[in-house]
Amino acid sequence: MAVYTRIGAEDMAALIAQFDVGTLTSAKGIAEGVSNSNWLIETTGTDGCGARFILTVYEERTEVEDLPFFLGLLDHLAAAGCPVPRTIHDRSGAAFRQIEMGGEVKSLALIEFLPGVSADNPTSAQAHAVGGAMAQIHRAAQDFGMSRKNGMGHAAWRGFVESCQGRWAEIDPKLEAVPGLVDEVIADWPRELPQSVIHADLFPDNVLLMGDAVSGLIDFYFACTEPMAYDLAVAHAAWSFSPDGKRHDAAIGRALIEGYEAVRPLTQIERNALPLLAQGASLRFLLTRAYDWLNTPVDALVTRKDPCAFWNRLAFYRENGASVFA
Ligand SMILES: Nc1ncnc2c1ncn2[C@@H]1O[C@H](COP(=O)(O)OP(=O)(O)OP(=O)(O)O)[C@@H](O)[C@H]1O
Ligand SMILES: N[C@@H](CCO)C(=O)O
Repeated sequence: MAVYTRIGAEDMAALIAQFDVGTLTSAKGIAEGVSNSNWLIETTGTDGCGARFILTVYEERTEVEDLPFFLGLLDHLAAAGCPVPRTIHDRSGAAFRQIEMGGEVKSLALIEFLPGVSADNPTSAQAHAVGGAMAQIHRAAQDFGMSRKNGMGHAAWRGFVESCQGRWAEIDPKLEAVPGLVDEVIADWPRELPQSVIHADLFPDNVLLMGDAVSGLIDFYFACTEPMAYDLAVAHAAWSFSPDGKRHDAAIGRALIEGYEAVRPLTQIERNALPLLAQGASLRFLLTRAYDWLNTPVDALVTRKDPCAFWNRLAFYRENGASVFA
């Protein structure tokens, strides 16, 4: 359940009146997502025909200083024709507002609602479309004027390793090998790969689909400036395995890469780097999940995600990476 902030009906109506979107008719909290509070907002629309939006109140994990980057990126990509939601600016032209709630100042933004549903069991045709949409954002972001450091990059990995020190066995004893593997992957990390702004978390729950077509890429709150091939490696790890990471679906992985290359062909250097980047992607999600596993109370409302599902992917890429990406 992800509505951490309460907004009363009158306050919500007054808030929505700050935007030129018609009058509020309903506001429903959205259960999906864990980081921020989200509502599906319905209004009369400016033409009286009704309109839908997503209202996001940013909670602790999203830094206010990053909002101009995240929201500016959405506007830049949408203007370039990418399937991402636009930010609805308020009557003063601001992309986000700050309001006081229960003694705390919180930031919020109103975002275009996009139709579609996330795939629980993606098909190859859907993976192909997602690869293409990812390549489209990489190309379109080349002339986005802002950059952002990856908050989930190597320095963060080392921080997670340190904070899990001595506690791996509480999750699974085999994870005691993780610190050594982090050192290995960082030491071999390729330095000269072409960069752009990447999504960095393009899992199936962050893609809206209508049939086989991508209708929306959402949740850009990990977006950062990194090698484009790393984004593809993240998506490969996220899309082409069973949720527990035990079964790899080679056809889905191939379709994702083929869809990507139909829009932006990889260089040979990028292709050669994929086996290592995919190990890095597996470590990134293993580490954040391990940290959350050890630091989320068992009775919390948020369901903890299994770190071992990414240990299984890591083991797969270490053994088969060269042939999978050949
Ligand atoms: N622009 C949009 N159009 C339609 N639905 C959306 C849009 N943005 C978000 N949603 C819906 O809201 C849900 C939660 O959004 P989102 O994943 O961004 O939340 P979050 O708490 O920031 O995410 P997470 O915890 O996964 O990082 C999505 O699963 C989707 O159903
Ligand atoms: N997509 C991530 C959560 C958000 O970073 C995971 O499945 O672990």
